[in-house]
Amino acid sequence: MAEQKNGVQPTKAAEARVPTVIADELHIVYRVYGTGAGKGGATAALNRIIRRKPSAGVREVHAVKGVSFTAYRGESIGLIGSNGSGKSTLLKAVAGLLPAERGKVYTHGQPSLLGVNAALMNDLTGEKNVILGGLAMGMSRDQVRERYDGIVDFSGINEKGDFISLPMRTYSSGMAARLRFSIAAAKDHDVLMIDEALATGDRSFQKRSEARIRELRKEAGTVFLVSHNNKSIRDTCDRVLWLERGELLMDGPTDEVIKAYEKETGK
Ligand SMILES: Nc1ncnc2c1ncn2[C@@H]1O[C@H](COP(=O)(O)OP(=O)(O)OP(=O)(O)O)[C@@H](O)[C@H]1O
Repeated sequence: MAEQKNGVQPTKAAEARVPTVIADELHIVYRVYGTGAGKGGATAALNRIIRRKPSAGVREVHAVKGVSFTAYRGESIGLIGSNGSGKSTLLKAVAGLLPAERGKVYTHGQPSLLGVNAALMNDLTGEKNVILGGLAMGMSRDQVRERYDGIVDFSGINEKGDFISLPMRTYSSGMAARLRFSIAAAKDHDVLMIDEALATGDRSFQKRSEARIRELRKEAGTVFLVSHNNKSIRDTCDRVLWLERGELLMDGPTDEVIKAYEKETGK
């Protein structure tokens, strides 16, 4: 990998490392249907199809615009930017959950996206969700059994009583986010993407999560972390991508990028 776009040249050490995610001029466009009555009859519709124009009732949101970067094994990369700048969209695209309008994403291994909305079953108990979540990530039954106590302890769900045997819908949003993170963090991931998971936990949980992220990096994975908390990013990431209006404004060492971001936003 000789050159990286956006003016960032990889160091010699980076060149020797294994690339895990490559985004090449990636564009992601959402299409929102039903934003106004589509006009005209069949002929008008046929004309739109022939001219490849979206129908009048469809709005397009160009959420990621020509983003390019290469992530390497062992890196922990923070994604920052204002609300709606495209951070979650970029992660979803890397996870293969959104199609690219233009450009490409290449990944080495299976990326796992851990979002605040990660699908756990609200009507099932925490206990059943740990088992199902573990199996869904590809662990064997024995591995899930082996790691079960560790996952529950890490989550801290049972610190104030036997909550793990209650349905997830009885959990606070922070408790649910902690359980999701704990399940995902129990496995070694090739590429683990975490969307704001740390923001919801309390301070002691955040500390545990940060330590686990450091371990995951050592275990040869790549970690992406979306956060509005610059301290979390500083504590866990060595590199930061700064997105604004879907464009990659800066890609570099954490200190440099956060400093520029704070200067720009006054935060
Ligand atoms: N499902 C969707 N359909 C249409 N537009 C969407 C959808 N999801 C996000 N968008 C739009 O895409 C753009 C980027 O959103 P995204 O959620 O990626 O931003 P973000 O940087 O993660 O924001 P935040 O910091 O608020 O979480 C925004 O303009 C948003 O309105």
